[in-house]
Amino acid sequence: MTSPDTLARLEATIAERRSADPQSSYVAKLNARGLGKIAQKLGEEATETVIAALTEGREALVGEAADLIFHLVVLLSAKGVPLSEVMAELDRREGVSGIAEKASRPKV
Ligand SMILES: N=c1c2ncn([C@@H]3O[C@H](COP(=O)(O)OP(=O)(O)OP(=O)(O)O)[C@@H](O)[C@H]3O)c2ncn1[C@@H]1O[C@H](COP(=O)(O)O)[C@@H](O)[C@H]1O
Repeated sequence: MTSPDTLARLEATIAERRSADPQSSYVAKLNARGLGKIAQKLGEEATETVIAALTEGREALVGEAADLIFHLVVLLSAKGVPLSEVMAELDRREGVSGIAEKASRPKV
């Protein structure tokens, strides 16, 4: 079932699976390999998403985007950052144009 709770359920599953057996859990396997490996996978999935957007069809893009979001949630979980914190940051930005925000930055 897809709903606004999808990410919350994924976050809870990832938290639960972190300490599972790496032989049977991809989340546990990634965590056992460390933050560097998780970050590397996130980078790879970002690249694959870009390639799919530029050269592949809709189905491939959806698949790569799902891989990207999954690995981002794994990374945030490994760093102890709850998704709610990221959502709160997006809420804070709501309604503020990216153009206006950039223009308001202190000049360096
Ligand atoms: N959403 C996902 C999900 N999306 C992608 N993947 C896995 O991410 C991996 C990415 O593919 P790759 O070929 O790049 O990975 P790889 O072969 O291990 O790559 P290398 O480490 O060799 O570089 C694949 O193993 C995918 O199955 C996911 N694995 C798990 N989940 C969710 O996490 C839950 C817990 O999973 P487990 O921890 O495996 O039980 C699952 O029930 C799902 O809800």
